[in-house]
Amino acid sequence: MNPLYTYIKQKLIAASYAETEASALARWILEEEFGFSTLELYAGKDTDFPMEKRNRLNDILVRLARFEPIQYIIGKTEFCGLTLKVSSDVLIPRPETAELVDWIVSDCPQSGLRVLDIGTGSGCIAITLAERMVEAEVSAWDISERALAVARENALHNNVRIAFSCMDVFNEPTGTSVFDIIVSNPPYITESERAEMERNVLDYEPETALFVPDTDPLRFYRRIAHIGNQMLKPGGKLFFEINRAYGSETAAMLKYGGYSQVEVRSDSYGNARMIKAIKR
Ligand SMILES: C[S@@+](CC[C@H](N)C(=O)[O-])C[C@H]1O[C@@H](n2cnc3c(N)ncnc32)[C@H](O)[C@@H]1O
Repeated sequence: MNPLYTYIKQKLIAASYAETEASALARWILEEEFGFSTLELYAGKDTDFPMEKRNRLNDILVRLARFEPIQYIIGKTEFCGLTLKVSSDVLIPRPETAELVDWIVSDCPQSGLRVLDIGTGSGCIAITLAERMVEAEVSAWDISERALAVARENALHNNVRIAFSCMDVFNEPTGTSVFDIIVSNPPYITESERAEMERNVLDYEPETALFVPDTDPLRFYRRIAHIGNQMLKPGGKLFFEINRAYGSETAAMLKYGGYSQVEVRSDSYGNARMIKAIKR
C-alpha cells in the first residue's frame, strides 16, 4: 500500500492525466520534491508527511491540474545526466537535444575546440559540451537576459566556465572570434504548427524560444549559416536541431550557402531532427 503515491495518482487521473503519466508524475514528485527513495516507495513508506509538506503538495497538484509542466513547478530537470534549473524564462530541454549533444561529442573528439551555442536558453547544450569536451572553450548567446541568468546559474552549479553574451543573432556580431563549432537549437515551430501543440507548452514555455513565421521557417538557420561563414574556421562544423518538416530545405539552404558534407540525422524516434554541415 502506497497511500501518498495512490492519492497523488488519483488526483492527477481526476485532472485528466493518462494513468501512465499520472504514475510517473506521482513517483517523480515523491522522489524529486519530497526526497523519498525508490526503495521507500516500493516498501510503501510514503506515510510520514507533515503539514507544511502537504501544503506544498497541494500547490503542486493545483498547478499540474492547470497543465503547468512539472519541471517548472519543481524548478529543475535532468539533461544528459546533469541537473539544470529551469523556469518559465527558458525552454525545458528536450531529449532530442540531448541526442544532438551526443552527436557533437562523438564527432568532435579533439581537445581545446572553440564552441559557440546560439540561443542557449537554460544553457543545456553549452554546459554539457563544456563538461564533456576536453578543454573546450565555450561561448553562448541568447537574446533573453532572463534566460541568460538561468544559464549562468546552471553553469556555476555544474562547475563549468562559459562566456555568456546577450546577443540578438540578427544583429551584427561584435569582435573577431572564430570557432571550430557553432551549434544552435533555434526557434523553429511555424505559426501554423501552433494549433497542434499541447497546452502545457503553449501556455507556459517562452514564445521567443519557439515560433517562426510561416512565411520564413528557416530564418534562424539562414542567419546562423551566414554568421558561420564569418565566424567558423575553414573546416569548422555547424550543428542544428531542426524542424523535422524542413530537413531537406535546411540541407539545401546550407549546400548553397557555403557548406559541404551536409548530413541530416534522425533521432531515436526516426524523425529527421538534426543536421551537420562543414564550412568550405
Ligand atoms: C528553442 S530555444 C533553445 C534553448 C536551448 N538551447 C535548448 O536547446 O533547450 C531557442 C532559444 O533562442 C533564443 N532566441 C530567440 N530569438 C533569438 C535571437 N534573435 N537571438 C538570439 N537568441 C534568440 C530564445 O530566447 C531561446 O532561449
